[in-house]
Amino acid sequence: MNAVPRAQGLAAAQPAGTAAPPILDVRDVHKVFGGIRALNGLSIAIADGEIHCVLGPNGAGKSTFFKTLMGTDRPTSGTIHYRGSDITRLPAFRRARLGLSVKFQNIRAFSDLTVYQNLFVPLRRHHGVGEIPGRVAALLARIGLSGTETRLVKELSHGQQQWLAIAMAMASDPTVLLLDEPTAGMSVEETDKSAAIIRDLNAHGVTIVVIEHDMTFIRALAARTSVLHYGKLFAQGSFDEIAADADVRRIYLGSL
Ligand SMILES: Nc1ncnc2c1ncn2[C@@H]1O[C@H](COP(=O)(O)OP(=O)(O)OP(=O)(O)O)[C@@H](O)[C@H]1O
Repeated sequence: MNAVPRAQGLAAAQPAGTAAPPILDVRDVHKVFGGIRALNGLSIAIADGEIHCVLGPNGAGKSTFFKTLMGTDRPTSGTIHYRGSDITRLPAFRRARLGLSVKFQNIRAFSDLTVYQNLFVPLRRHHGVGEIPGRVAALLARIGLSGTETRLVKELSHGQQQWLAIAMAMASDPTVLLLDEPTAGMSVEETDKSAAIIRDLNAHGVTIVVIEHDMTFIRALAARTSVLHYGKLFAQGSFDEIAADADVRRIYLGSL
């Protein structure tokens, strides 16, 4: 496992044997809110095509990390590169155009609208009206909700609503999808299905970065995992390496 000093550099942060530059390269990012250092010199490289899990105790800076990636929060200092270009100062809408998309934890589909109507709105930003029925059908197939176009969202289960929100984030055909605790509040079966959906999206070429607390889910993804603590990279490695690490267990109070 890469402990913090070894994980700081780009080469150390890439999976062994990969020569390709990272799709996202976060270097020494700080984000200060008044007296609070939400990010305190965070460096993480995300490899093109990987699933990358991010975990850490409450307040470790995980959501702030996503917000700085998407451009909804600007770093106080440090840089973010996307495919080798510096996007640190780029506004959120330009990052979205480049291929970044996020599903924040509190983003939900509109419950009084139909599934189709919920997908229509984000799809219309990127596609002509004539293309939309086909794209809705394709997105619903990806999340296992084929044929639900006319259902009201409030009739769907919690898990189905969360998957629909993932499909909405996929409307822009992103190259990188950021998911903030996608399995929060889900049953074991829904959590398993979420892992299958995420693996399938990844198999179709989407790089996925996922913040999670659910260890069963992270284990199921079998992805490279970064642990944040006090706004820094605390540890990085395979899930098995992370789960076996005594220092990670200590900051997680033995909850792994
Ligand atoms: N807009 C803000 N204004 C002030 N403080 C903030 C702001 N956003 C985040 N913080 C603080 O920054 C720190 C990191 O917050 P962040 O939400 O990124 O952590 P997190 O790891 O996502 O936590 P959790 O697991 O509880 O969601 C916390 O101390 C938080 O209170």
